Amino acid sequence: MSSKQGSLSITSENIFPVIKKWLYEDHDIFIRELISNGCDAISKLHKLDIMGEVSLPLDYKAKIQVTVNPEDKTLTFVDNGIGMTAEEVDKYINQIAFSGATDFLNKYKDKTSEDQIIGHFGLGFYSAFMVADTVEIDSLSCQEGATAVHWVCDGGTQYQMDEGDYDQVGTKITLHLNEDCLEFSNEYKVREVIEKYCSFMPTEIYLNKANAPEEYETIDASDLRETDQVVEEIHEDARYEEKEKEDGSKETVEVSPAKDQRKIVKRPVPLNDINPLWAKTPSDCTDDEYRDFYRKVFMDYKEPLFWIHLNMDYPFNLKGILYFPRINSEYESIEGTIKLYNNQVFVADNIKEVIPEYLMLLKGVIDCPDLPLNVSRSALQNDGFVRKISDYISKKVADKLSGLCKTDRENYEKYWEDIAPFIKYGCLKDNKFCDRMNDYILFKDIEGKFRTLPDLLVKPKESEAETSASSDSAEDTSSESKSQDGQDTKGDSSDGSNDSDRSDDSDKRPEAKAETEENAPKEPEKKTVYYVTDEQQQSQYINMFKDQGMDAVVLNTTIDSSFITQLEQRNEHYQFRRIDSGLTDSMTEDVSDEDLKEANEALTALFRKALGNDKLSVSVAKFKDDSVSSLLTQEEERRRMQDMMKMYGMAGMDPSMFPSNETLVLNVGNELVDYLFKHPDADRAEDFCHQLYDLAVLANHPLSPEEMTAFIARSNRIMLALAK
Ligand SMILES: Nc1ncnc2c1ncn2[C@@H]1O[C@H](COP(=O)(O)OP(=O)(O)OP(=O)(O)O)[C@@H](O)[C@H]1O
Repeated sequence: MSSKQGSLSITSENIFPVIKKWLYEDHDIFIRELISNGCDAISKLHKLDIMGEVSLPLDYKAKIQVTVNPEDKTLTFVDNGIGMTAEEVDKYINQIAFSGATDFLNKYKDKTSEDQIIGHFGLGFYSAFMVADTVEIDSLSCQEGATAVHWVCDGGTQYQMDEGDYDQVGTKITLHLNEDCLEFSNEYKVREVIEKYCSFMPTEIYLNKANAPEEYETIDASDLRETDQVVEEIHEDARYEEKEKEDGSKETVEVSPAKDQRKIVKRPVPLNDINPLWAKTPSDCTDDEYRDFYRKVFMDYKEPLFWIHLNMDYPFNLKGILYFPRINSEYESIEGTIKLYNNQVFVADNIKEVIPEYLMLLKGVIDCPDLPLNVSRSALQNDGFVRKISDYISKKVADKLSGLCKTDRENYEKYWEDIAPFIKYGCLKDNKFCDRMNDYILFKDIEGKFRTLPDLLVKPKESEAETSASSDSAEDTSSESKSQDGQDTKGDSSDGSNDSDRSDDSDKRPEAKAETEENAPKEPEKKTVYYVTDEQQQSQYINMFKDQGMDAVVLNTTIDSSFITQLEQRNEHYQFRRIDSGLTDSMTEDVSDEDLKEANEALTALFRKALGNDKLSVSVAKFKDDSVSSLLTQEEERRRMQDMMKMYGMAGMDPSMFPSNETLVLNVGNELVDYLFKHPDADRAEDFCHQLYDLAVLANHPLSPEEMTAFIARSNRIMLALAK
């Protein structure tokens, strides 16, 4: 076959159904498209005026008038923009997918900037046929001596174009709605759609209903404008009354002043705000304006906590305001909305490609004219560029928060409880955000003070306690057990020592493990941040911490477990340990394992027998506080694993994969424990063992119903024995 070159052609019969049915997901969008065309026409006229190519009358006021007419089943859009000549209609309307915007920008490319023209693809006008059987165009071009043009098309591939009688510069588009779409002749429906898509378009948009009775309003005569249509002049004389004075004499006083008013035809009110707050320079905006804007756009009458005004010209154009809403109760679900605009035209809510997922919890508006939108203008096209926008937004939010922490710590602390869920979720979802926020995350400590990680890691009183705990662990592993985390602990069963062969077998004791691990590569020394998940339940541990001048932070929300795991993954030099994950050196007396060996073996055997559990993990230490008899410790990793399983309801998973990791730590310095050690055959020894175990459990987690019943019965038995 001989080679051939040519241009592809489209048959309008085939492309028309595609536009009508598939191009735009929502029918509503035709309103946005026709209003955008009106805005573009006005922008173009404005540019020609600036360039001196046309001269607009002094009283020219750009506007788009939308009129519903339920009787005639029509909807019209009138703009006083550039208008079209017959040739232009032929070129831009009769040729599908040929945009006049590109032509206009090419023609005036040295004299005008590209911004503000919305149209791009040359398809939007045809969206009118999604709802109309017949569409008419009446247009008069702004060119001198232009004649009006009338165009009509019934949705097929034929159109009729004639000279028209339209006598005002601009364009009128009339839609004869099809029977299925008569809702678009309803004023309220059209208002709703305009408010959704066009609330911030750059030209004033008015809506009225054809043949509706005139509405009036009464104003002070001094407020009268030239454009007002006065229906009636109202004069009211001042009113006086006679009043008695203190001395009994009478006087006449004015009770209402004279009024001079005008009854006028109700002034039309535009449906949109042509100067949205995000487009202003941040330094020109007041707090009240930010709050009003929030209320108006999000219909949320709770005040936002604070906001971030994004304003950038390079490397891309992006403006917007992000609000951090106030969370009233922990049960309230946090539902954010980020409205995305393109040149003040609404695109869609919560477009996940542009807005980092965690910021979807906020409320805000983003306007990015550079967005690579697809034809329907409801979705995006290009991922690489969009990713950069998303990164930028994330960076700005981190900058604002860290700035607030550095320069306005008092307010940052006040906001913390409300903003913490966003930040923690953000840290989980976005590593870069996590790294940027790392030093500006606040932790409330057991004294109720807020601390950042750098505060916690260098805090003098803790670092003292830490030094004693961790230096011992580094230099003297002979007398204390050493957990995997490099922190000296007693009773931390991180070595899996809750198995039956623990405690009574000194070879299996943790220090033996430390020895066997000697040759293993040493993990870098980590600082430990201790935390509490339930201040009431863990109060015994908290008291011991406080007594030793040690600090711990409160992490009591569901997200915290995953959050601290993420922080640990991103920071090699510290780790989080729950306050009951083991005993630190500073809480115990320096007694050698050799000295504790006998007590350890005897008490382990006694408690295992009494509790009927030969796998019970028992450890012995001499606490500095001899009033504490017993404690339960839980190995951190396994506890977190179990928490995760509970949280995510990992149904079907075998709980024995992560068996109980608790160790009962007995204080040989306590009188009762010492008594049991010395008198294992004492009367009621079994009850005492049970009781000591339950008391340790109670300070850690609730007893099961059966355990609670047994605990109460046993307590009564012990009291009765005492009473006798
Ligand atoms: N109200 C109007 N006033 C003047 N010209 C108009 C008007 N409506 C449409 N046009 C012309 O017709 C062209 C085609 O319009 P259409 O809405 O189909 O596409 P577009 O606005 O250029 O691009 P998009 O598909 O992205 O909206 C426009 O570019 C413009 O030149």
